[in-house]
Amino acid sequence: MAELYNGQVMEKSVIYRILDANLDRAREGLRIIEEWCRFGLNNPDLTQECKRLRQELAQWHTAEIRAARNTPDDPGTQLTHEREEYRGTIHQLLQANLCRVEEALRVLEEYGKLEDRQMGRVCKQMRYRVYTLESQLMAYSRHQQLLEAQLYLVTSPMPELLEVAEAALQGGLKLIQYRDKNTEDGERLVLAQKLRQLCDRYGALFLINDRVDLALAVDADGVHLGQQDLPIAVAREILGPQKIIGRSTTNPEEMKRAIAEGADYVGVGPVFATPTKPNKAAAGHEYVRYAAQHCPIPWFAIGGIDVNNFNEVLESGANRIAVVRAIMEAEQPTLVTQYFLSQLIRMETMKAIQKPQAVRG
Ligand SMILES: Cc1ncc(COP(=O)(O)OP(=O)(O)O)c(N)n1
Ligand SMILES: Cc1nc(C(=O)O)sc1CCOP(=O)(O)O
Ligand SMILES: [Mg+2]
Repeated sequence: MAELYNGQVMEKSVIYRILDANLDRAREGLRIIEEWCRFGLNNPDLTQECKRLRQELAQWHTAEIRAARNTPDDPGTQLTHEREEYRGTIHQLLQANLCRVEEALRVLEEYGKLEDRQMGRVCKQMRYRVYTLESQLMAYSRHQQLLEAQLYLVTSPMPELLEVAEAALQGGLKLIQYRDKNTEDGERLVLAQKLRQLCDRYGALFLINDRVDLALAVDADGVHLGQQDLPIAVAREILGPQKIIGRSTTNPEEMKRAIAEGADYVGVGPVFATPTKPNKAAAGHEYVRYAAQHCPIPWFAIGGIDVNNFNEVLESGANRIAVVRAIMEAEQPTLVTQYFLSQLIRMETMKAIQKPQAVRG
């Protein structure tokens, strides 16, 4: 075919083929992201932004550019990467497609400029809009996941840490905090990285106790901070708006302050005295009942909760719990996790059934 063209026409047809392929690539990627924003997250703003970007790209996909398509001669259609054939989680699927859209827009910007400077400018702007979309989408997904998580495993240091965490993940756990006070930093970093990977594999959120630096180093989903740890504002400044910040609270004043300071969730406890936190007096069921009545953000009852007393905690109004020993020291962590989750779901269903329905006028 090449000899049919003089140099200039040949070059134009190549550029048009590149533009055609990347306009398709960017729009397809956006469509995949849009479907999740629409059906997975029910988020009209994010859905609308994906749709707007797709439509704006469509305006650049002229008949002339489409006419340059030559799929049978395109060697790229046969190329695939193993990772394209496997997406473990929605998070991975979204990341891969955001990356695909951003790359395609960069190509459109560079090659588009050769044809029309305005196309280069527009595609550059769009690429920045996709970066914004990415941060908003990831932050929103993370917070949705937090809202959905009812069981929170706070780990304790032990040689089988990773095995126990994985067993709990196999039972359906979706939220883990790495809590380790005495191990050396180098080892902590390695363990935190391994837990991060494990959580990614099971589509679970991963938070770090106390240490904002470690959370950043392993790209954790956030941190948990107690009353003696860094102020929330400082952690927020370091981690940015997308990450989750949790705060321990023992009474209504601490809860109100944590909310005013921008905590994404609070720990409510200790419900019972516990050897895991020996110097903290029990706040008891009264504080759990207070949280059930007044806490507007996700909250996790914590402290001394196990399979024997767990129903009492639910009866006081908790619908999320955090545990250390009940899972870390369980003989069968998968089964205990499944038991907690099934009871939490059952309780939620009962509450939904019992909730008085709005009276129709
Ligand atoms: C979910 C959750 N709630 C409370 C705590 C306790 O945090 P803190 O008071 O800072 O005590 P330490 O865990 O650091 O000893 C928690 N870690 N997680
Ligand atoms: C880490 C922690 N924080 C608490 C709080 O009330 O802030 S209670 C607690 C320990 C919870 O461990 P277990 O489930 O083994 O009792
Ligand atoms: Mg702490």
